[in-house]
Amino acid sequence: MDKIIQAGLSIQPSTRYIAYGTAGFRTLASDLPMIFFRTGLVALLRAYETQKFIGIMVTASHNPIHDNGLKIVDSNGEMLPISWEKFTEEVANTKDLAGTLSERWPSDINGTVLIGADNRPSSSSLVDCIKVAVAAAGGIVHDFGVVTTPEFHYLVYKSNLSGNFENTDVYIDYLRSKASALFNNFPGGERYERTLDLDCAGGVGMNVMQILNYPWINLYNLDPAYLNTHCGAEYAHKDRKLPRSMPIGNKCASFDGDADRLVYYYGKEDLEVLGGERLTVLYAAALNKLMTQEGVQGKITVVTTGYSNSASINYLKDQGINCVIVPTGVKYLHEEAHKHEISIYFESNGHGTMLHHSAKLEEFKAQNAENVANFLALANRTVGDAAADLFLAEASLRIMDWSLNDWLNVYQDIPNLMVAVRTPMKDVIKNSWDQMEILEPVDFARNVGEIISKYAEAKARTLIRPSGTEPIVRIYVEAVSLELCKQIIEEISKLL
Ligand SMILES: CC(=O)N[C@H]1[C@@H](OP(=O)(O)O)O[C@H](CO)[C@@H](O)[C@@H]1O
Repeated sequence: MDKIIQAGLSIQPSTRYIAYGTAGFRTLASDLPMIFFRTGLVALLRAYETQKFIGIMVTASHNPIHDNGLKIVDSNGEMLPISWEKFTEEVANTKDLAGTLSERWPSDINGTVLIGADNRPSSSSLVDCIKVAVAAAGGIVHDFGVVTTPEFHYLVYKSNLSGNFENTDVYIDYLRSKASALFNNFPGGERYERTLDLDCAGGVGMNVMQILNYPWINLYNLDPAYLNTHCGAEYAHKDRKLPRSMPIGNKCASFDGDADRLVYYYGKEDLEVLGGERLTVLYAAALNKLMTQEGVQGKITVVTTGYSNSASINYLKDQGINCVIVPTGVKYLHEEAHKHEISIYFESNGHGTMLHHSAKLEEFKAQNAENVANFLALANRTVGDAAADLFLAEASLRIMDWSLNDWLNVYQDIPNLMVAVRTPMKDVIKNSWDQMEILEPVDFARNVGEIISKYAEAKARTLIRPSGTEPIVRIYVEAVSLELCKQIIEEISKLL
């Protein structure tokens, strides 16, 4: 322990308490060196306790370029169990590191920590902070270098399966082989639009797409200097503006900076974004069609959050599909999705994937349902994956023979608006578990309730919660018109 404390003296301390939020630690890169050093120790401890490789992904996803962050990736390639988050946060922020670790820290600590990072300029010096910690503790580090978040999750999973450090080829081969199997069987008909303009957000997803090199996908925003700046999935989804340098007219899609989110749109000024809700509906339609064609049965469950447009939930329910609402953050969606034999989970912002029980896949294979099996196997089962989702979406559009317009016309969105408000209320607002209700402050909840009931006939609904990744409160409103959404947001903002 002395050696660790000594090594920590060379690391710049954080200036404030930093929480393990919706998606790990995420803030200004300059505030993170000590958080990285200490998270390295937690990952090593988890590696020791599980006797498996544990990963740390260095990324701030869709955040601006000056931010950074990290998340611990568990040995199965999935997210760190929620039960470990509190301890991680304590270790990262404690004033007494030796004291906080002492109860759990074994004298014979050993283990291997795998590291991956997106292409932010601050990543390599922060990775060094993890390396200093793990080395001082006597552990081993294997650095995968610059990778996408889903690529890293997949590599952690595969490395633990084989007991060796796998390389990127494993991930590329998985994507290429599973996608080709579907693309060969489903060339698409007359309505399918055969080219795609892809906004890579200046992020690391460009590397994967350049290696895969599909001639029908044109890549844009390849300069890392523009990371998430007026481009990327978050910009398209939240600002609803055409990302920089994207051409007008064609079918387009955007990745976010670390390539775990995907949204679609036609290249035009006022975007109609097809996000997570639309991907959910598309996958469900294609999978149901394949199951009917191949004469097999499976029950699809959809898992999402309160941010999903109510029209999508109503549509899915009308199709007889069970929908479960969980809190914001894919860790909650992923956990719930595991409970169902086939599940599609997405956040509205395009972050999600599809899971299945292995026994169900074996059953489909035994029934010679080759296309159903390929469809399920193309989804990244460790985490949301923009590249895998892009190929699933394109395969689905071919299976359905849909243009983007056909996909848009499956149901009509209820008009909606989301704004971010900087307010001290961020620290006092408490929500119900599924975040659909405000519990505290009680008078704020009552006042919001009165505003919403005034517009009950206009189908008004709101979701107000403190962000877990930014110092803001998010207000989301749905109502029959955009003007009304704006008015309701204005009225609610006055309460904050
Ligand atoms: C409304 C919204 O898009 N919230 C995002 C955002 O979380 P917040 O806690 O809302 O800041 O970032 C998370 C991490 O990427 C993502 O899981 C989540 O969906």
